[in-house]
Amino acid sequence: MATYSRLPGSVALITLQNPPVNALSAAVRQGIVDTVQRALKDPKVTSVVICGQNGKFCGGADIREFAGPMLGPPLVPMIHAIEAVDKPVAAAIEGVALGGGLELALGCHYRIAHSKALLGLPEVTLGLLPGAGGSQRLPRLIGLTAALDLITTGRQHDSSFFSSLHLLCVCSQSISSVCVSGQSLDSRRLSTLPCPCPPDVDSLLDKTMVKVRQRSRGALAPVACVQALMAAASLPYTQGMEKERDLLTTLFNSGQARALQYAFFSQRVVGKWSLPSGASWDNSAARTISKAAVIGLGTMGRGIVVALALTGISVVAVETQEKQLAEASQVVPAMLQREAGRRSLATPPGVISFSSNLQDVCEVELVIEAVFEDMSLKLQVFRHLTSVCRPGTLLCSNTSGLDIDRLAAVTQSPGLVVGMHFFAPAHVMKLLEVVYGPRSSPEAVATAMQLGKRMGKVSVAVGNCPGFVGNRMLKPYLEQANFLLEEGATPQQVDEVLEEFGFPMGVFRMSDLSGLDVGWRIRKEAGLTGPGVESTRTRQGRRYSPLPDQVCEAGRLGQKTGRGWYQYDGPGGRVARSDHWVNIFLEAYRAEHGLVARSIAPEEILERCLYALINEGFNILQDAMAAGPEDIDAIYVFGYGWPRHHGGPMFHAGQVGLGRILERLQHHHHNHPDVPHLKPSTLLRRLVAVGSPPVQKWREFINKERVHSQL
Ligand SMILES: CCCCCCCCCCCCC/C=C/C(=O)SCCNC(=O)CCNC(=O)[C@H](O)C(C)(C)COP(=O)(O)OP(=O)(O)OC[C@H]1O[C@@H](n2cnc3c(N)ncnc32)[C@H](O)[C@@H]1OP(=O)(O)O
Repeated sequence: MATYSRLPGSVALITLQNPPVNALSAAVRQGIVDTVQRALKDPKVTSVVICGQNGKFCGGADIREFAGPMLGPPLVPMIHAIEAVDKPVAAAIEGVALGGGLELALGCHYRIAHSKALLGLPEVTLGLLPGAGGSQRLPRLIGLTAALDLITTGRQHDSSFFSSLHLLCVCSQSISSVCVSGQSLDSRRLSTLPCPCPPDVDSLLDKTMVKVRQRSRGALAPVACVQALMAAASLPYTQGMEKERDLLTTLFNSGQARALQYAFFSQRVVGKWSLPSGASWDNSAARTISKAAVIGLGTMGRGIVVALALTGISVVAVETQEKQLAEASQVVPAMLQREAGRRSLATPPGVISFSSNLQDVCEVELVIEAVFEDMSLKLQVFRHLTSVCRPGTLLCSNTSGLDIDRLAAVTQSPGLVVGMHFFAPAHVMKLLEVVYGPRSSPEAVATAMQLGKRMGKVSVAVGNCPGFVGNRMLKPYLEQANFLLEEGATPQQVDEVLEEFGFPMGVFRMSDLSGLDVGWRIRKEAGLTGPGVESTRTRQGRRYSPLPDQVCEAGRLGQKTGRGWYQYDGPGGRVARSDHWVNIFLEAYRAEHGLVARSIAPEEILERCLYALINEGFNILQDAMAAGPEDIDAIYVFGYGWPRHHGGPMFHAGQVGLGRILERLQHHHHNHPDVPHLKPSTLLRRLVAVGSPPVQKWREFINKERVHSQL
């Protein structure tokens, strides 16, 4: 709703009230319409100020309403009516003015803002465009070039940025002086102004369109934003508004907008974590950490040190190998400086001390172990930590898939052990899997989750199983990719299909980047390859592809060696080029195993890779290793490059149709009965049996099924 009050004198104050961000719900829009009318009718009122309750102007249209029928006064005519009134209206912006909130402010005649307020048009991130006149008014105010950047990226900036673009009134022009000035409002109605364009406007628009298409990897909204701005640059306002409405309608009805809005909410749902034990975000107290230690200063450890230091935590960075320590103590401060600069932090607030002695962690409140991914080494470190740390210190492991409970078992306080699985580079990547073992205490989980939040991560609580959630699902995906090579595909074909779907990198380019030896080592530890293991295509009772092992045995470990599934300019090279060696190698391999290459359609490549991964997602939900589909989807969007406009693997399954996923998995499993990952999960079958409920209902369904022991 919106409240109305008369300030002493002649100013009417309208306050938007819809906690927590004063989103423009139907009730708020109705409130604005009513209170503006009231101000117009009151002869004593000569000017109007619109503000938001609790120091927040407005977070935009109410995204929750997008899922249902639109009720209440529509936004576009409401804003237009405000612009048309003959008493000056000012938007007084505190906190945020985002999306429809900023569009409302653009319909006002004046805008003033608190220096710390954040403004922007993030609609593109929700699969939409600023469809309440923003795509037409903003360029008329700040010029086409600046508007293109803001609207196609959805970037948010503070008031000083927007002051420099003349979006905000100069601060000295206080609202009361505006109101009594008696200035004509004609020049303040943005819809009546021409759109300032650079002389080479066509070339600017063409170049922007090319750049946006490249960057958006199949997302529709950024392209529609450019189209709307083309209209602003070339058409009168009313025709521009028609174009804006048409584009918005197309986007609104697209699956992408639904996916992106779902992704917005899943990011928030995962913060409200709960464990099977009943512990949850609202009943578990977190400790505030001010001193931490990181053990092991390889790539991961270095990134973790920087991530911690950036939050102002003092860090003891420990590395027992002298050479590695010397290198890290040079590299880490430079990384910190760079990252602080990128985030516009004046000086890095954290304090880092380097040490080669594990004893030096004795005063810290939390330790993150980031040594080599080797269970015996990690056990040794945990035994040592539990003897040197103060009682009550939280001990965390950055393992990417090893058993947290085994680590906990060698400590004096197993309840204080959790996994904190970062993604490389750890100071940049947004995802953190917080892994709870059967003995992890709610306090330990809450502390790790809160620490992740402080580091700006999307933290997701996951159960303790091999590979946790992300890597557990990656396994069947990688496996299918290898099988497809055996059957006739090339790495480029597989990668092209996945990149066309929207992944920034196909599976083979990604493996080359991460290093092929990572998986090789894991397979050796699992007894799947290595000396003494017979070189067959069936291992441990299931189909196995020795292809990636053989590529490693040839010394091709990916980008770092300049050769992997592709060739690069040299060790550390980034540009992947197809390699004749790989084609010859694949042919020889197929000949050796009596395999006849067949032509494989892109649909089969996509189905087998994605549906195997999705199927494992259902198994994970069934095993209660993730609390809901949103957790899995957030993990894949923030940690594995899953295209956000497809929502996440579980959301995508719902969009494709659960019945269809089940039918295709059955088909592929029938053709490959020796691949257990293709066998449809019980949960998927159960969901289809009850009519394929929408993804938002799965959590409730799973909990009910679990109570009735159907899963
Ligand atoms: C069929 C054809 C029809 C065509 C025509 C239809 C016309 C329909 C009108 C269309 C109008 C289009 C033009 C306008 C579009 C928009 O405005 S879209 C929304 C744009 N705004 C945003 O994207 C902002 C989103 N919010 C944020 O970025 C952040 O929430 C924040 C405002 C910066 C605050 O951050 P923080 O303090 O960290 O809090 P959060 O945890 O993020 O949020 C707190 C809770 O508030 C909920 N929330 C936030 N914003 C909104 C919102 N806009 N609508 C609804 N709810 C919102 C958020 O989910 C949190 O909720 P809980 O998790 O339940 O606590």
